[in-house]
Amino acid sequence: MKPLLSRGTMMSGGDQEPDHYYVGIDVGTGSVRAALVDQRGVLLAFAEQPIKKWEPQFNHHEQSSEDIWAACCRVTKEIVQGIDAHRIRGLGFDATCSLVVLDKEFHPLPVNREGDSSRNIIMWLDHRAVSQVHRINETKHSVLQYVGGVMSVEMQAPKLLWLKENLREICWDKAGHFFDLPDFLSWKATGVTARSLCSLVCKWTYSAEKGWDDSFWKMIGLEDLIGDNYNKIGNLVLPPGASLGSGLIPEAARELGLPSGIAVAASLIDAHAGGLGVIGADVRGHGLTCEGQPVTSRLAVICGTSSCHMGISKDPIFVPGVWGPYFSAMVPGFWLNEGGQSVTGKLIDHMVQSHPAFPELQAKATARCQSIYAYLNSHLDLIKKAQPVGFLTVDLHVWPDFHGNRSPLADLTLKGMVTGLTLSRDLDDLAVLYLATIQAIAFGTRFIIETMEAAGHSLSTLFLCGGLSKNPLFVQMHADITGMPVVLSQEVESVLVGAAILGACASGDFASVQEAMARMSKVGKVVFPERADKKYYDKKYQVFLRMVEHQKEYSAIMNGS
Ligand SMILES: Nc1ncnc2c1ncn2[C@@H]1O[C@H](COP(=O)(O)OP(=O)(O)O)[C@@H](O)[C@H]1O
Ligand SMILES: O=C(CO)[C@H](O)[C@H](O)COP(=O)(O)O
Repeated sequence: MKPLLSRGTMMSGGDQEPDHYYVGIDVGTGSVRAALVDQRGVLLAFAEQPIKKWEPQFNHHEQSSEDIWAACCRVTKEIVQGIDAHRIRGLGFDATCSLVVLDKEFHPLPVNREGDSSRNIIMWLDHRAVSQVHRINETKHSVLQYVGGVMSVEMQAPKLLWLKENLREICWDKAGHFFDLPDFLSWKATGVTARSLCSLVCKWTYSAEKGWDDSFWKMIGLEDLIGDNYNKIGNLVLPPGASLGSGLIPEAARELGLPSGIAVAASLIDAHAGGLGVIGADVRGHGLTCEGQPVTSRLAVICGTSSCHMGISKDPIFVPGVWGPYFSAMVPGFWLNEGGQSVTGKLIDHMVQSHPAFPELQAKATARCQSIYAYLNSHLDLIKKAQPVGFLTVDLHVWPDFHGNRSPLADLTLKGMVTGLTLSRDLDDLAVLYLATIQAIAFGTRFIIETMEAAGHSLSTLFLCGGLSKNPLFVQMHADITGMPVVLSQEVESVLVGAAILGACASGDFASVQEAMARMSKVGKVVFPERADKKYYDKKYQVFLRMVEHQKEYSAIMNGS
């Protein structure tokens, strides 16, 4: 493991060096990252460690809570080396919304038929509970109104039902605690089993105003969870950023290499932490229309393995096929709608890695000491000649739902499509397919934005973060295809700034999440849309929308008598 950023505490502009630091820990799908962040939101140190993933069968994705905790400890120890521990005031976690299963003594339980208890996490992208989610949606229970009208197979209720129906003896009957991964981490750090309002509202059907709805759990056949006042799934619910118990317990402090007793915050799901890390920045002086508009005109798009589109509003907005409205699940006092694409970074990687020219790409990128993405971007620049790079895909179109559609169609049966294939196997072909895939993801974002706007949102500016925001082509395509400026943060690792904001709030250094957001998130770069190319992208968008209609027609033909 290597530190990816240099450590330094000099502040620009002759300002005094800030003396309060916070630790943010971000557990993504592929890796755990930690950062030491000061009260201005500047990253002083960063470390990253990959985590294990298992796919024992198609659509089953599992992880290990012990492996993830060990990775959290490793990266945290690394970022605080040589730092005056007294300056560290708070710790915040964010993580993917995966389901962690523990027994009554808090030991891992298997979520697989092999009985392997080290694999005790059903990952967010696991689609094993298809039959369960269909039955849940057939109930038409009123809680479904608050998840876009249709529950996703990626949420926790169908996964819990799957465990009850498939792993009764080795898992369900022995289970004492079902945690969302972000809440598991805060429990490990503090011994407090309180759940974050963010995870329970977004993935477990909890209402910030009314709490749990017994009738839902009874109707879907999980009435056993109601017992003992919902002890297995959470009965103490705290807003993200609230301080937990007496702070960091000695055992976790030793493991993480942090001072015992520092404040630990109620956590956030990773996309929501990214939202906090970017959405509240002061945009004055960048020529953005959102400067004179309320914060509700900003859409945070967190792009990693998946992409999540986070829009907030003062009043609840019901957007068909878009998760929410969720009250106070990201920014306190605001309703949140969360659009999403289940695979984006994972799709780009899949398309690139499965192409026959991938070994050649790897060899050439390595020879130039470049990432494969940087190599592909420069290769596209070479082959585009005088035309804009986006025009290379005039006859190559992709529909990106290789893992179903999360938003706005909320249809997990949809599949990926590519039209315009030839017999070519060379690097040019790979590069253009990579471009068409990135464009398809950006068209998916445009589709989500248009659906949110039709339901009442008024959006003018995108705030992008996550691994894909490091790719200039991905960013420019999002600007060109949505027609909106894209704001990138000063700190590339904005999700970690979001996690650190939680730690800063828990420490009491800021009076509110809003105050911490305004002080700690900063605009870095703004990418404006290339207006001259609008006509071309409007035409490609028409093709994009037709593709899914055609897919539905094919399916109707094949399923007809
Ligand atoms: N330097 C980079 N340039 C371009 N794309 C990148 C870069 N680093 C990561 N990515 C893309 O970002 C994705 C991972 O994003 P990340 O935020 O790390 O994911 P997660 O949080 O899901 O673990 C990868 O699938 C890859 O497509
Ligand atoms: O459902 C989600 C957020 O609500 C995310 O898609 C999930 O947490 C995975 O995030 P990432 O793609 O960054 O690993």
